Amino acid sequence: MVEYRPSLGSTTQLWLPAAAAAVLVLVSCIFCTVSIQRTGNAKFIAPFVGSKHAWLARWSFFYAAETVIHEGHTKYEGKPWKLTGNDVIVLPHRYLNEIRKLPFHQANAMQANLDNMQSKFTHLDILNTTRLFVQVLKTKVNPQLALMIPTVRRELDAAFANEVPPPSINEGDWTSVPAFQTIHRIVGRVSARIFGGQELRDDSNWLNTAEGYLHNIFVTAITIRLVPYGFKTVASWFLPCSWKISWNFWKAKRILYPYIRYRKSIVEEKAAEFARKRRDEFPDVLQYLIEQATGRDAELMSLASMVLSLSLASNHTTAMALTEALYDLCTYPEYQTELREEVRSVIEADGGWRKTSLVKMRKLDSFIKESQRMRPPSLMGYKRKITENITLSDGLQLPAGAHVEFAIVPIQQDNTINSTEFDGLRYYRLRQAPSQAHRHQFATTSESVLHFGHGQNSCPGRFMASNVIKMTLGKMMLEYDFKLDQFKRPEGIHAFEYNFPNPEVHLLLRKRNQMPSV
Ligand code: HEM
Repeated sequence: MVEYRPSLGSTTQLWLPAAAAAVLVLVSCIFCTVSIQRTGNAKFIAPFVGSKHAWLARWSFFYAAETVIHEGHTKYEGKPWKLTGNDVIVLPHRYLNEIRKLPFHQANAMQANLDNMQSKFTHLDILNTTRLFVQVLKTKVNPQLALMIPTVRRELDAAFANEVPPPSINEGDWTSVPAFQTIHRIVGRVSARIFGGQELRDDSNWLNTAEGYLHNIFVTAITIRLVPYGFKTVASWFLPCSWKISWNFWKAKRILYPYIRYRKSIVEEKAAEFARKRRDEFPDVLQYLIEQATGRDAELMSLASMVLSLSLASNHTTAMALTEALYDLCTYPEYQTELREEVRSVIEADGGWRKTSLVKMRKLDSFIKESQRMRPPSLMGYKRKITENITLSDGLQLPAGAHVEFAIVPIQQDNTINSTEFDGLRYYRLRQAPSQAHRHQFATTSESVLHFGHGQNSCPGRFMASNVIKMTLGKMMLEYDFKLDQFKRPEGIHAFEYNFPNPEVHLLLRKRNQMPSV
């Protein structure tokens, strides 16, 4: 009898192709590593801070970015230095203005931020193919922030009703919720309404998909940054969070495509109705994207990517700033009475929340700005990809392909009096000085306050973020007593230059008795 054997071939036959494939992968990895080493940053001569071995330097930067940045900033004051091998050239503050004045085609902010987020492996490259979503924020959203305020107000009420359940018997009057997670959900709901309308806001599938996408992008970007250049592709094949990005994207498209198709089909016949409604209520960003898009931007894939990318740019950053400000309000409760009184008196005088009310809340604005100074989302910033050889005014040559950044936190601290002290009314007092009333606001950028960038590519969503943060904190102060489940200021989580609010802390909320009539 002939025994059946599956035709897998002999052991030698199996090993040969496997070995050949392994050699091929190794050779291409080495080739990539060597070719990358000869371009961009590698051509620029500057001292390395941290280990000479790039991968060791990446690990130490991953764990102790603050120490590494402090070392570079103090040791090479006024001179360029390199971070994590050849990954980043850190330029001293005095070059900021010159870099700021370079045109986009010479110093590309988006490309630098995408490189930082490892866009090839996080599938974000599409963002560098269009500027439409930036234009829409600047020309359609920002001029209509006043119209957006009643919408945000309503969405916040609904989001709190959903995310803050009534207290259980065990908790007495207090309801305990995970702080960062709850704030994230609240911000996610508000921005889903602003970006995609009521249908997206009410779609829990969308809220979960957008949240999952964001989480997986960050985890993948941070993990891949640790891997040497030539091995990143291979590493990404083995990372579940990287596969999940594609899954999240696929799900997002399934949710958005029918919805965008429907919107496109009615956009012309309903033009008059939309225009009329628009006088009373902020429509949504998707509507503007559809109306403004031409050519490839008008394809379903591009429109869906833009909506998802806006959630990426907006939700995490806003939720982080809001959570940190909340942690500070609980850590320094002495500010609560004064800020609560400011919010109460302004909205009583204005008869409700108005755009002008938010402008008048100068103490609250100052507190949020101080919180951002002390707990910035990123220690490094003003990232630019230099796309052609450039010689700066003092002769410094930046080669094409260089990736430059600035140590934005030490720069701000150098320009702040008593910089280690938390002073919630620091910026409020600065604004009292003659001709300073419009400066030093949370959303104001300057040459030494760079958390939103500065100049032509500064964050176009910062005004919206400022409003959402103020309205959420204002609502909380008027309607709730709140405290943390711990006395110490919660320590954040650090990974590379990023700081994330502590996700373990619980917030305890209790309804206040006297509700103002707003
Ligand atoms: C506290 C919250 C936020 C922080 C800290 C923040 C921070 C930043 C930073 C640092 C940049 C890069 C600036 C540069 O490269 O010079 C940026 C760009 C950007 N942000 Fe924000 N952001 C926030 C909220 C938002 C929101 C709410 C939106 C959307 C509504 C948004 C949309 C964008 C976009 C589209 C860009 C790219 C701008 C361009 O390429 O010209 N951001 N943001």
